[in-house]
Amino acid sequence: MGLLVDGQWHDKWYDTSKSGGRFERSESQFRNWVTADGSAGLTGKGGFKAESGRYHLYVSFACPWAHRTLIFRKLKGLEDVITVSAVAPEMLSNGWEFRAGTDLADPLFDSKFMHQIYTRADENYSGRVTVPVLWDKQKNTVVSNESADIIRMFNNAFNDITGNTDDYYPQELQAAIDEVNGFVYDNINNGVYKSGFATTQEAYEEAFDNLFKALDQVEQQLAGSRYLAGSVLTEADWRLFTTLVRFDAVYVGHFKCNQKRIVDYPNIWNFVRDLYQVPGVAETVRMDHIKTHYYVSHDMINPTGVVPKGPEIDFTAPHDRNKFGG
Ligand SMILES: N[C@@H](CCC(=O)N[C@@H](CS)C(=O)NCC(=O)O)C(=O)O
Repeated sequence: MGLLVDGQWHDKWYDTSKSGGRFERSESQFRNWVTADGSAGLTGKGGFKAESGRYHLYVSFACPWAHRTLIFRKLKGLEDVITVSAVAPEMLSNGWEFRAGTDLADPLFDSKFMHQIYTRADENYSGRVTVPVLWDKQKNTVVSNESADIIRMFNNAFNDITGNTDDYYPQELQAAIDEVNGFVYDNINNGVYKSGFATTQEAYEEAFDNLFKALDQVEQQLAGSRYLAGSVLTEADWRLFTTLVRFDAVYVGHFKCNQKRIVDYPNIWNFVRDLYQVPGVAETVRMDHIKTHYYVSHDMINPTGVVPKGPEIDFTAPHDRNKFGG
Protein backbone atom coordinates (compact mmCIF):
# COMPACT_ATOMS: atom_id res chain seq x y z
CA MET A 1 0.00 0.00 0.00
CA GLY A 2 1.39 3.39 -0.84
CA LEU A 3 1.18 6.39 -3.11
CA LEU A 4 3.02 8.44 -5.71
CA VAL A 5 4.56 11.79 -4.80
CA ASP A 6 5.84 13.72 -7.84
CA GLY A 7 6.03 10.47 -9.75
CA GLN A 8 7.97 8.60 -7.03
CA TRP A 9 6.46 5.63 -5.21
CA HIS A 10 6.27 5.78 -1.39
CA ASP A 11 5.15 2.84 0.72
CA LYS A 12 2.79 4.47 3.19
CA TRP A 13 -0.52 3.51 4.83
CA TYR A 14 -3.50 5.89 4.98
CA ASP A 15 -2.88 8.83 7.29
CA THR A 16 -5.75 9.11 9.79
CA SER A 17 -3.82 11.27 12.28
CA LYS A 18 -5.46 14.52 11.20
CA SER A 19 -9.02 13.18 11.02
CA GLY A 20 -9.57 11.73 14.49
CA GLY A 21 -8.90 8.19 13.28
CA ARG A 22 -11.35 8.51 10.40
CA PHE A 23 -10.57 7.11 6.95
CA GLU A 24 -11.08 9.75 4.25
CA ARG A 25 -11.09 8.63 0.63
CA SER A 26 -9.28 10.95 -1.77
CA GLU A 27 -10.79 12.26 -5.00
CA SER A 28 -9.92 10.60 -8.29
CA GLN A 29 -7.75 12.84 -10.49
CA PHE A 30 -8.20 11.68 -14.09
CA ARG A 31 -11.69 12.83 -14.95
CA ASN A 32 -11.99 12.86 -18.75
CA TRP A 33 -14.94 11.26 -20.52
CA VAL A 34 -15.27 9.01 -23.51
CA THR A 35 -18.19 10.34 -25.55
CA ALA A 36 -19.89 9.13 -28.72
CA ASP A 37 -18.44 11.94 -30.84
CA GLY A 38 -15.30 12.78 -28.89
CA SER A 39 -16.60 16.08 -27.53
CA ALA A 40 -15.66 16.95 -23.96
CA GLY A 41 -17.75 15.34 -21.24
CA LEU A 42 -18.84 16.67 -17.87
CA THR A 43 -15.25 17.21 -16.73
CA GLY A 44 -11.76 17.11 -18.21
CA LYS A 45 -10.71 17.34 -21.85
CA GLY A 46 -12.35 16.25 -25.11
CA GLY A 47 -10.79 14.01 -27.73
CA PHE A 48 -11.84 10.64 -26.34
CA LYS A 49 -14.23 9.32 -28.97
CA ALA A 50 -15.95 5.97 -28.45
CA GLU A 51 -14.18 3.54 -30.78
CA SER A 52 -13.95 -0.21 -30.76
CA GLY A 53 -10.56 -1.51 -29.60
CA ARG A 54 -9.25 1.90 -28.50
CA TYR A 55 -9.72 1.61 -24.72
CA HIS A 56 -8.42 -0.78 -22.09
CA LEU A 57 -9.86 -1.28 -18.65
CA TYR A 58 -7.54 -2.15 -15.76
CA VAL A 59 -9.36 -3.67 -12.80
CA SER A 60 -8.89 -5.68 -9.69
CA PHE A 61 -11.49 -8.44 -9.31
CA ALA A 62 -11.32 -7.74 -5.58
CA CYS A 63 -12.23 -4.08 -5.73
CA PRO A 64 -15.89 -3.10 -5.40
CA TRP A 65 -15.38 0.12 -7.39
CA ALA A 66 -13.66 -1.70 -10.25
CA HIS A 67 -16.33 -4.38 -10.06
CA ARG A 68 -18.98 -1.86 -11.12
CA THR A 69 -17.11 -1.20 -14.35
CA LEU A 70 -16.74 -4.92 -15.07
CA ILE A 71 -20.48 -5.39 -14.60
CA PHE A 72 -21.29 -2.50 -16.94
CA ARG A 73 -18.87 -3.84 -19.57
CA LYS A 74 -20.85 -7.09 -19.47
CA LEU A 75 -24.34 -5.64 -19.32
CA LYS A 76 -23.69 -3.25 -22.16
CA GLY A 77 -22.14 -5.86 -24.47
CA LEU A 78 -18.74 -4.16 -24.50
CA GLU A 79 -16.59 -7.25 -24.22
CA ASP A 80 -15.40 -7.10 -27.83
CA VAL A 81 -15.11 -3.32 -27.74
CA ILE A 82 -13.11 -2.63 -24.57
CA THR A 83 -10.27 -4.94 -23.57
CA VAL A 84 -9.80 -5.72 -19.90
CA SER A 85 -7.12 -7.06 -17.58
CA ALA A 86 -6.82 -7.56 -13.85
CA VAL A 87 -4.05 -7.04 -11.32
CA ALA A 88 -3.00 -9.64 -8.76
CA PRO A 89 -5.22 -9.74 -5.67
CA GLU A 90 -2.53 -8.91 -3.13
CA MET A 91 -1.81 -5.21 -2.72
CA LEU A 92 1.43 -4.95 -0.74
CA SER A 93 4.33 -2.50 -0.43
CA ASN A 94 4.36 -1.74 -4.17
CA GLY A 95 0.61 -1.26 -4.36
CA TRP A 96 -1.29 -3.09 -7.11
CA GLU A 97 0.99 -5.45 -9.06
CA PHE A 98 0.79 -7.35 -12.29
CA ARG A 99 1.94 -10.95 -12.50
CA ALA A 100 4.03 -11.38 -15.65
CA GLY A 101 3.48 -14.51 -17.68
CA THR A 102 0.03 -15.17 -16.24
CA ASP A 103 -3.47 -13.94 -17.00
CA LEU A 104 -2.78 -11.19 -14.45
CA ALA A 105 -0.01 -9.61 -16.54
CA ASP A 106 -0.20 -6.13 -18.07
CA PRO A 107 -1.13 -6.90 -21.69
CA LEU A 108 -0.27 -3.41 -22.94
CA PHE A 109 3.18 -2.63 -21.53
CA ASP A 110 4.11 -5.66 -19.43
CA SER A 111 4.50 -3.31 -16.44
CA LYS A 112 5.32 -4.73 -13.04
CA PHE A 113 3.25 -2.30 -11.03
CA MET A 114 0.05 -0.34 -11.52
CA HIS A 115 1.83 2.86 -10.46
CA GLN A 116 3.85 2.62 -13.68
CA ILE A 117 0.61 3.04 -15.62
CA TYR A 118 -0.08 6.24 -13.70
CA THR A 119 3.40 7.68 -14.31
CA ARG A 120 3.16 6.70 -17.98
CA ALA A 121 0.15 9.02 -18.16
CA ASP A 122 1.67 11.72 -15.94
CA GLU A 123 5.31 11.38 -14.94
CA ASN A 124 4.82 13.78 -12.02
CA TYR A 125 1.60 12.24 -10.71
CA SER A 126 0.98 12.66 -6.99
CA GLY A 127 -1.75 10.69 -5.30
CA ARG A 128 -3.02 7.20 -4.68
CA VAL A 129 -2.81 4.57 -7.35
CA THR A 130 -6.27 3.08 -7.55
CA VAL A 131 -8.24 0.79 -9.81
CA PRO A 132 -10.23 0.92 -12.00
CA VAL A 133 -8.32 2.78 -14.70
CA LEU A 134 -9.65 3.37 -18.20
CA TRP A 135 -6.67 3.65 -20.56
CA ASP A 136 -6.65 5.17 -24.04
CA LYS A 137 -4.34 3.16 -26.30
CA GLN A 138 -4.38 5.89 -28.95
CA LYS A 139 -3.41 8.89 -26.80
CA ASN A 140 -1.44 6.69 -24.41
CA THR A 141 -2.97 8.14 -21.31
CA VAL A 142 -5.52 7.57 -18.58
CA VAL A 143 -9.00 8.69 -19.54
CA SER A 144 -10.46 8.22 -16.08
CA ASN A 145 -9.77 6.55 -12.77
CA GLU A 146 -13.24 7.20 -11.35
CA SER A 147 -15.60 4.23 -11.48
CA ALA A 148 -18.72 6.35 -11.06
CA ASP A 149 -17.86 8.19 -14.30
CA ILE A 150 -16.65 5.10 -16.16
CA ILE A 151 -19.96 3.27 -15.70
CA ARG A 152 -21.83 6.29 -17.07
CA MET A 153 -19.57 6.29 -20.14
CA PHE A 154 -20.19 2.58 -20.62
CA ASN A 155 -23.92 3.15 -20.15
CA ASN A 156 -24.27 5.26 -23.29
CA ALA A 157 -21.12 6.39 -25.14
CA PHE A 158 -20.72 3.14 -27.09
CA ASN A 159 -24.39 2.56 -27.96
CA ASP A 160 -23.90 3.23 -31.69
CA ILE A 161 -21.12 0.65 -31.81
CA THR A 162 -22.84 -2.13 -29.85
CA GLY A 163 -26.48 -1.39 -30.66
CA ASN A 164 -27.17 -1.99 -26.96
CA THR A 165 -29.40 0.82 -25.72
CA ASP A 166 -30.17 -0.55 -22.26
CA ASP A 167 -30.15 2.45 -19.96
CA TYR A 168 -29.19 2.19 -16.30
CA TYR A 169 -29.36 5.94 -15.76
CA PRO A 170 -32.61 6.97 -17.48
CA GLN A 171 -33.35 10.67 -17.61
CA GLU A 172 -36.58 10.50 -15.61
CA LEU A 173 -34.91 8.65 -12.73
CA GLN A 174 -31.65 10.57 -12.56
CA ALA A 175 -32.57 12.69 -9.55
CA ALA A 176 -33.80 9.64 -7.62
CA ILE A 177 -30.72 7.61 -8.59
CA ASP A 178 -28.34 10.40 -7.57
CA GLU A 179 -30.03 10.62 -4.21
CA VAL A 180 -29.78 6.88 -3.56
CA ASN A 181 -26.16 6.89 -4.76
CA GLY A 182 -25.19 9.63 -2.32
CA PHE A 183 -26.76 7.84 0.61
CA VAL A 184 -25.41 4.41 -0.34
CA TYR A 185 -21.91 5.71 -1.10
CA ASP A 186 -21.48 7.56 2.15
CA ASN A 187 -22.98 5.02 4.51
CA ILE A 188 -22.53 1.67 2.80
CA ASN A 189 -20.01 1.54 -0.11
CA ASN A 190 -17.54 3.75 1.70
CA GLY A 191 -19.12 3.02 5.09
CA VAL A 192 -17.59 -0.46 5.29
CA TYR A 193 -14.15 1.04 4.61
CA LYS A 194 -14.69 3.77 7.21
CA SER A 195 -15.51 1.05 9.70
CA GLY A 196 -12.60 -1.21 8.71
CA PHE A 197 -9.91 1.47 8.41
CA ALA A 198 -10.91 3.49 11.49
CA THR A 199 -8.06 3.77 13.93
CA THR A 200 -10.05 4.94 16.95
CA GLN A 201 -12.99 3.30 18.73
CA GLU A 202 -15.09 6.41 18.23
CA ALA A 203 -14.49 6.65 14.47
CA TYR A 204 -15.26 2.93 14.10
CA GLU A 205 -18.51 3.09 16.05
CA GLU A 206 -19.68 6.14 14.15
CA ALA A 207 -19.14 4.38 10.82
CA PHE A 208 -20.62 1.12 12.12
CA ASP A 209 -23.80 2.80 13.41
CA ASN A 210 -24.32 4.73 10.16
CA LEU A 211 -23.74 1.59 8.12
CA PHE A 212 -26.32 -0.56 9.91
CA LYS A 213 -28.83 2.27 10.10
CA ALA A 214 -28.50 2.62 6.34
CA LEU A 215 -28.85 -1.13 5.76
CA ASP A 216 -32.01 -1.16 7.89
CA GLN A 217 -33.38 1.61 5.72
CA VAL A 218 -32.52 -0.25 2.50
CA GLU A 219 -34.14 -3.39 3.92
CA GLN A 220 -37.36 -1.41 4.47
CA GLN A 221 -37.26 0.11 1.04
CA LEU A 222 -36.74 -3.23 -0.69
CA ALA A 223 -39.85 -4.54 1.09
CA GLY A 224 -41.91 -2.27 -1.17
CA SER A 225 -40.06 -2.27 -4.49
CA ARG A 226 -37.91 -4.65 -6.48
CA TYR A 227 -35.09 -2.14 -7.00
CA LEU A 228 -33.77 0.96 -5.26
CA ALA A 229 -35.19 3.48 -7.70
CA GLY A 230 -38.51 1.63 -8.11
CA SER A 231 -39.43 -1.08 -10.60
CA VAL A 232 -36.48 -0.53 -12.95
CA LEU A 233 -32.99 -1.94 -12.48
CA THR A 234 -30.58 1.01 -12.47
CA GLU A 235 -27.04 2.05 -11.76
CA ALA A 236 -28.00 2.60 -8.12
CA ASP A 237 -28.64 -1.13 -7.68
CA TRP A 238 -25.34 -2.16 -9.25
CA ARG A 239 -23.43 0.31 -7.09
CA LEU A 240 -24.93 -1.22 -3.97
CA PHE A 241 -24.56 -4.79 -5.24
CA THR A 242 -20.75 -4.80 -5.36
CA THR A 243 -20.57 -3.96 -1.66
CA LEU A 244 -23.30 -6.41 -0.66
CA VAL A 245 -21.75 -9.34 -2.50
CA ARG A 246 -18.50 -8.87 -0.50
CA PHE A 247 -20.18 -8.19 2.81
CA ASP A 248 -20.55 -11.56 4.51
CA ALA A 249 -17.29 -12.97 3.18
CA VAL A 250 -15.11 -9.98 4.05
CA TYR A 251 -16.67 -6.94 5.68
CA VAL A 252 -18.36 -8.79 8.56
CA GLY A 253 -15.05 -10.20 9.80
CA HIS A 254 -12.19 -8.20 8.34
CA PHE A 255 -13.84 -4.76 8.62
CA LYS A 256 -15.73 -5.58 11.86
CA CYS A 257 -19.14 -4.86 10.27
CA ASN A 258 -20.73 -7.55 12.35
CA GLN A 259 -24.05 -6.32 13.71
CA LYS A 260 -25.78 -8.47 11.11
CA ARG A 261 -24.84 -10.34 7.97
CA ILE A 262 -26.53 -9.73 4.61
CA VAL A 263 -28.16 -13.18 4.85
CA ASP A 264 -29.95 -11.90 7.97
CA TYR A 265 -31.84 -9.25 5.98
CA PRO A 266 -34.55 -11.11 4.02
CA ASN A 267 -35.18 -8.43 1.41
CA ILE A 268 -31.56 -7.42 0.87
CA TRP A 269 -30.44 -11.03 0.66
CA ASN A 270 -33.06 -11.83 -1.98
CA PHE A 271 -32.11 -8.61 -3.82
CA VAL A 272 -28.44 -9.64 -3.96
CA ARG A 273 -29.34 -13.03 -5.44
CA ASP A 274 -31.67 -11.37 -7.95
CA LEU A 275 -28.81 -9.18 -9.22
CA TYR A 276 -26.22 -11.94 -9.06
CA GLN A 277 -28.43 -14.05 -11.31
CA VAL A 278 -28.68 -11.44 -14.06
CA PRO A 279 -26.95 -13.11 -17.05
CA GLY A 280 -23.21 -12.37 -17.17
CA VAL A 281 -22.92 -11.01 -13.64
CA ALA A 282 -21.91 -14.19 -11.79
CA GLU A 283 -18.72 -14.47 -13.82
CA THR A 284 -17.65 -10.98 -12.67
CA VAL A 285 -17.74 -12.09 -9.02
CA ARG A 286 -14.36 -13.61 -8.12
CA MET A 287 -14.61 -14.59 -4.47
CA ASP A 288 -11.05 -15.98 -4.50
CA HIS A 289 -9.62 -12.57 -5.44
CA ILE A 290 -11.97 -10.79 -3.05
CA LYS A 291 -11.02 -12.79 0.03
CA THR A 292 -7.31 -12.95 -0.74
CA HIS A 293 -7.09 -9.24 -1.44
CA TYR A 294 -8.60 -7.97 1.78
CA TYR A 295 -7.19 -10.50 4.21
CA VAL A 296 -3.66 -10.47 2.75
CA SER A 297 -3.25 -6.80 1.84
CA HIS A 298 -4.21 -5.01 5.04
CA ASP A 299 -1.53 -6.29 7.33
CA MET A 300 -2.23 -3.81 10.11
CA ILE A 301 -5.74 -5.32 10.36
CA ASN A 302 -4.78 -8.96 9.72
CA PRO A 303 -1.03 -9.30 10.35
CA THR A 304 -0.90 -13.07 9.79
CA GLY A 305 -2.44 -12.82 6.32
CA VAL A 306 -4.44 -15.94 7.02
CA VAL A 307 -7.53 -16.05 4.78
CA PRO A 308 -10.69 -17.54 6.32
CA LYS A 309 -12.12 -20.58 4.53
CA GLY A 310 -15.78 -19.70 4.96
CA PRO A 311 -18.48 -18.67 4.87
CA GLU A 312 -20.59 -20.78 2.54
CA ILE A 313 -22.87 -18.47 0.58
CA ASP A 314 -25.14 -19.61 -2.22
CA PHE A 315 -25.83 -16.68 -4.53
CA THR A 316 -27.45 -19.05 -7.01
CA ALA A 317 -30.31 -20.09 -4.69
CA PRO A 318 -33.74 -19.02 -5.98
CA HIS A 319 -34.91 -15.55 -4.93
CA ASP A 320 -38.37 -14.14 -4.34
CA ARG A 321 -38.04 -10.81 -6.13
CA ASN A 322 -40.25 -11.83 -9.06
CA LYS A 323 -43.15 -11.16 -6.69
CA PHE A 324 -42.89 -7.54 -7.82
CA GLY A 325 -43.34 -8.60 -11.43
CA GLY A 326 -40.63 -8.74 -13.80
N1 LIG B 1 -13.13 6.73 -6.33
C1 LIG B 1 -12.44 5.61 -6.88
C2 LIG B 1 -11.97 4.69 -5.78
C3 LIG B 1 -11.24 3.50 -6.26
C4 LIG B 1 -10.46 2.80 -5.12
O1 LIG B 1 -10.32 3.35 -4.02
N2 LIG B 1 -9.94 1.59 -5.38
C5 LIG B 1 -9.18 0.88 -4.37
C6 LIG B 1 -9.35 -0.61 -4.48
S1 LIG B 1 -10.88 -1.19 -3.88
C7 LIG B 1 -7.72 1.12 -4.58
O2 LIG B 1 -7.22 0.96 -5.69
N3 LIG B 1 -7.01 1.50 -3.53
C8 LIG B 1 -5.60 1.71 -3.54
C9 LIG B 1 -5.20 2.82 -2.62
O3 LIG B 1 -6.06 3.46 -2.01
O4 LIG B 1 -4.00 3.06 -2.51
C10 LIG B 1 -13.37 4.89 -7.84
O5 LIG B 1 -14.54 4.67 -7.47
O6 LIG B 1 -12.96 4.57 -8.94
